[in-house]
Amino acid sequence: MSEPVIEVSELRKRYGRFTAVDGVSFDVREGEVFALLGTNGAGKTTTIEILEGYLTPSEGTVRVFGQDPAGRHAPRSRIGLVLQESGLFGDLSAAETVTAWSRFTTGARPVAEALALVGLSGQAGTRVKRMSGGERRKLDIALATLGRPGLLFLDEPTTGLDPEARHRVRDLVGELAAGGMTVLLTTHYLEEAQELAGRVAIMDKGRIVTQGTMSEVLGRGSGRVAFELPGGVSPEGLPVGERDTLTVTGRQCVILTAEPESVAHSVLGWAQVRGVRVSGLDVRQATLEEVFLDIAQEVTT
Ligand SMILES: Nc1ncnc2c1ncn2[C@@H]1O[C@H](COP(=O)(O)OP(=O)(O)OP(=O)(O)O)[C@@H](O)[C@H]1O
Repeated sequence: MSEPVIEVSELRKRYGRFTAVDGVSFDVREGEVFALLGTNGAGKTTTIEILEGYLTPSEGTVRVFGQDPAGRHAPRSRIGLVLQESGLFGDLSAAETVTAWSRFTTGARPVAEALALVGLSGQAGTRVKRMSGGERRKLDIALATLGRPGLLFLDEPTTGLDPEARHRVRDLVGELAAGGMTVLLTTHYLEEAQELAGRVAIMDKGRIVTQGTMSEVLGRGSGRVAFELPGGVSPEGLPVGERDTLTVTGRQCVILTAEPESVAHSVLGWAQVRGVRVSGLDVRQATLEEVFLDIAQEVTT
C-alpha cells in the first residue's frame, strides 16, 4: 500500500466554546483522490485549512508529507492550493498571470506547458476579466500546479460554475489525478465525488459519520428499491430490515438496503398477501447523493 500523504488523527478545532471539528481521523494515500463531503457548516473548510497550515488544531495531530503543515518544516512547495475565492488580476492575460506566478514558484513549469496542461493554450493572450468562470477556475488550477506539487487541495473547485464548465473542470481534475497527483477535494456536488474520488469521508457537525471507498460508503445502502403503493394502502409492515431505511413520500416508497433483490422480492410477497399491486417497481444501485441524504437524515433525527 502506498505511503500516506495526509494523516489526520483525533483532530479537534474549537472556536471559543464551539467545537467546529470534533475528533476527526482519516488519511489520504499517495496518488488517490479523497473527497471530504458534508452538510453546510460540517467542518470541511476548517479541516482543510488546518491541513494547509492556515489554522492550528486545538487537539489531535495532522501530518502532511510527514510534517506539521503549520510548522517550520511545512512542505509548502509540495502542495498546490485552489481556494474557494481566487485572487486573479483582471487586467493581466492568462500567460502574464502564469509568468508573474512563475517568479515566486520554485521549479515552475514553462508557461506554455502550464496553460496546455489545463487546456488554456488558446486563451494565453486573453485578459482574465474576459475569461469565463470555468476558464478562470482552470487558470487557478494552472497556478496551483505550476510548481508540480505532489498534493493538490481543491476546496469546492466547481461551485458557482455552469454545468458545462463544471464538467470541464472535473475532467481536468480527473486527468491530474490520472497523472499521479494526490488530491483532497471538498465539494457539495456528490456526483463529482462519485466520479473523481476513490475514497470519501462524510462529515456532519464536526464529525465523520462514515468513510471508506466509494463502494463501501455506497454499500451502506447500496441498493435502492422504489415503488408506488395504491391509494389508501398503508406502508405498515413493509419488509424493511433493521439496517434498511424506508422513506415514504405520498404513495412513493423508497427502501435503501444492502440486499435490493431480496427486499424487492419480499415487497412483492407483502403486496400479494394483502391482495394489492405495487406499481413502478425499480431496483437499482443507490447514488452517493441518496446515501448521503439518508445519513444526514439519520444523524439529525
Ligand atoms: N473563525 C470562526 N469562529 C467561529 N466559528 C467559526 C469560525 N470559522 C468557522 N466557524 C464555524 O465552524 C463551523 C464549521 O465551518 P466550516 O467552514 O469548516 O464548515 P464547512 O463544512 O466548510 O461548511 P460549508 O460547506 O458551508 O462551506 C461552522 O458552524 C462555522 O460557522
